[in-house]
Amino acid sequence: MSGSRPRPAPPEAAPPPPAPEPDFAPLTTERLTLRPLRPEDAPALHRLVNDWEVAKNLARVPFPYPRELADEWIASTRARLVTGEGYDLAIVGRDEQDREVLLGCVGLRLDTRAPRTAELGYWVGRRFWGHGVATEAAGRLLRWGLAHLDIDRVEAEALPDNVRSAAVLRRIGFREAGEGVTEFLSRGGPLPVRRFVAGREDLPGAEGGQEAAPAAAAPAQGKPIVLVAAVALIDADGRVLLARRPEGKPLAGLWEFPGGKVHPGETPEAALIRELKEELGIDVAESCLAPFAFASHGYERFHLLMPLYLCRRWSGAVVAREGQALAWVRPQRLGDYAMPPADRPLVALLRDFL
Ligand SMILES: Nc1nc2c([nH]c(=O)n2[C@@H]2O[C@H](COP(=O)(O)OP(=O)(O)OP(=O)(O)O)[C@@H](O)[C@H]2O)c(=O)[nH]1
Repeated sequence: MSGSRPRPAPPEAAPPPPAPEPDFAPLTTERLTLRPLRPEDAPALHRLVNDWEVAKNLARVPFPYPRELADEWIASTRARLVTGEGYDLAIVGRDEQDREVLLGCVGLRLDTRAPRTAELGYWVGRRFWGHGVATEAAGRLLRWGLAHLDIDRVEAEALPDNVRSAAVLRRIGFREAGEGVTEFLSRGGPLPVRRFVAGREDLPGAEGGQEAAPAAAAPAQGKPIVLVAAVALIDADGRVLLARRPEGKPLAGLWEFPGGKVHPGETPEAALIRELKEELGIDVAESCLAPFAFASHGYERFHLLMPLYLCRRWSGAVVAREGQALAWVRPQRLGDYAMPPADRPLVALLRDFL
């Protein structure tokens, strides 16, 4: 109609708010970086995973793999990183010109049905097989997960004919735990699988082995006795300080009382005063360390003898000098923290006492 005024264009639908950036510091290994997937990884990811030799071993990957699915999947991994439900990361290496190259993906997904459990999965593009990429990447993510997430158990599975994957899992600390059946999108139906599990105690060097030697006394029944001094620091609100064993130490991820091995020629009190300065930056007088109880616990490779002191007075502010996580915990909540088996009787005594 000639006389009608042009109608203003309808306002455009507001674009969806940008998804929050995952706040995840990349993990590094000798040769690799494990970092959040980015939208621009999609073409390379699609090229690598849209390969029957790769896809046929993966339960959640269809074949052929549609190009748009790479975008959707990357967006979903970023969303899970933000909520902490899963840690699917790009495995990235460097070429001769020092440019980033996507080699595959590795992921830890928290299990919603089983408490304190996560599932590990990975794949590597066929061109990059045979160089230990999966072992290096999956081993790092496994160690990181057990040290930083609230999990004690990681599960994984492999098809019976996927001997490479079973070998990778064994190399990084998994043990076989039976069989199961899993639906494979790539194969269009359920298939039998071998199941694997790993906990902190399965990681190579879990109990420190020879590391325990410096302060070891004469062997008892073949095991050296390791003397460790520990302390329950108690603040003005009656809360107890726990420190998380950092990644790289045996049993990383468990919460424990601050302290450490007594060196040859040292008294337990002197060892504690030294450790508290080194680890937490505080000064403690020997007169402020009150003997409270002790743990005597047989680990597989050594026997732990650990006097536990109580301390309510120190000077300086408590800071995590070795990058360890710290928590001030009410005595009734100590049970919420995964601690070494040797500490369990001490926790019960502390709860009754405080
Ligand atoms: N500090 C501390 N160690 C404990 C506790 N419970 C427990 O089983 N341990 C064990 O005692 C040993 C302490 O060794 P450590 O490795 O912390 O000693 P450290 O600080 O001297 O370490 P380093 O040998 O790496 O220098 C570990 O095997 C640890 O698992 C605890 O509550 N506090």
